[in-house]
Amino acid sequence: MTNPQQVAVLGGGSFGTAIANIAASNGHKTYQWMRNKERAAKVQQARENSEYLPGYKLSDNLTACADLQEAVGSADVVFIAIPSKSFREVTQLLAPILKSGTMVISTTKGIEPSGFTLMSQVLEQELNDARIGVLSGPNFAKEIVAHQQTGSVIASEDEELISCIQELLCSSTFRLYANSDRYGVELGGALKNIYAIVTGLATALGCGHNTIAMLLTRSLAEMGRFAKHLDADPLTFLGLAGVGDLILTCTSDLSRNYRLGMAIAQGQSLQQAEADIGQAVEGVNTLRLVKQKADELGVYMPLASALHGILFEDYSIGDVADKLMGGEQNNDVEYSQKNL
Ligand SMILES: NC(=O)c1ccc[n+]([C@@H]2O[C@H](COP(=O)([O-])OP(=O)(O)OC[C@H]3O[C@@H](n4cnc5c(N)ncnc54)[C@H](O)[C@@H]3O)[C@@H](O)[C@H]2O)c1
Ligand SMILES: O=P(O)(O)OC[C@H](O)CO
Repeated sequence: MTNPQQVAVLGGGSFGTAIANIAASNGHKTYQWMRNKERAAKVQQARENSEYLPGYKLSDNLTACADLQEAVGSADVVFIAIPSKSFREVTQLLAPILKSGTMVISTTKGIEPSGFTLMSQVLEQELNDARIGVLSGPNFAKEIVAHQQTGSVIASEDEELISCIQELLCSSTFRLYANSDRYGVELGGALKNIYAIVTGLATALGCGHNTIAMLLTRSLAEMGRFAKHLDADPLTFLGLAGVGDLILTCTSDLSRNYRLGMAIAQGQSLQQAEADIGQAVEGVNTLRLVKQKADELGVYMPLASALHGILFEDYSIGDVADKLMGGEQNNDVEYSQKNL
């Protein structure tokens, strides 16, 4: 199938809107499903998602609706842009109405606590007959709808699915790169959120460019080391869905994870910072799970441990920074195949 007749996007927030609008602008009949009926009607009527992406007109081919059957019943391709904490619940609603052989693509960058499960693994567990992929990369929703040139990654073992999604979404401002390492692409997208919080925090404290460059590079090393312990391929992190997304979210206050780090440095509580941002901040939960997993597997992750200390163990930021810079050097080796 190279030319899908109907596309569905689940999620009425920032990224759901951005992806639905690309598919619709490319001429595909696209349904964007959101759980709130009034909000769906408002988006449909105003041709704008004024709560999440105000000021951007949406394509006429996009239908916003709150009826899952209407959105998904005839869809050939379904994208899911629902925060990880509700991802399984929505997938379970989807399961009984999905056509056999439908392509289902997760765009969610998070991890489920039970079993350290990534979202495409949730899809595997819940959907019997779907073809599964992951879309991930340095992709702020706001810049996508503003038609800034953007690159992303479509990852799947299914080559036909990759070609279909490339054709479906590619435009003069959106380009999709193929990757067969679905797990690595998905893991990179989840892990980078931890380090966006770290650099947001460091930037708000006044750290200079030297410090940010060190943090970014050591974050990548830490991500690679963690991947290797999970038998994933750390080389995948050298692509758009790894280092690309790490650079993006660690250097811009368009990132909600980065903004959360800034708010913590400015003295806000975690709860207050999350409430003020008011949208998905996946890095907080990911940090909890990654710290637990790293401890279990004995993976050296000083930056993730330091952030965990600040957010969940009442450590002072100053003490943590001193400890990071003044600690024993015997674990501090540069990134290489041998040293990961
Ligand atoms: N915003 C971006 O730039 C961006 C880019 C790439 C990937 N992502 C990822 O996409 C995922 C979604 O992010 P977002 O930015 O769209 O978040 P968001 O907070 O902007 O929107 C989330 C949407 O999901 C809906 N939702 C939450 N629980 C639901 C449930 N149980 N049933 C139905 N709908 C529910 C919310 O009502 C909201 O409309 C996250 O994992 C994020 O990391 C976001
Ligand atoms: O706003 P954030 O921090 O969730 O980042 C959004 C995307 O993941 C950027 O690629």
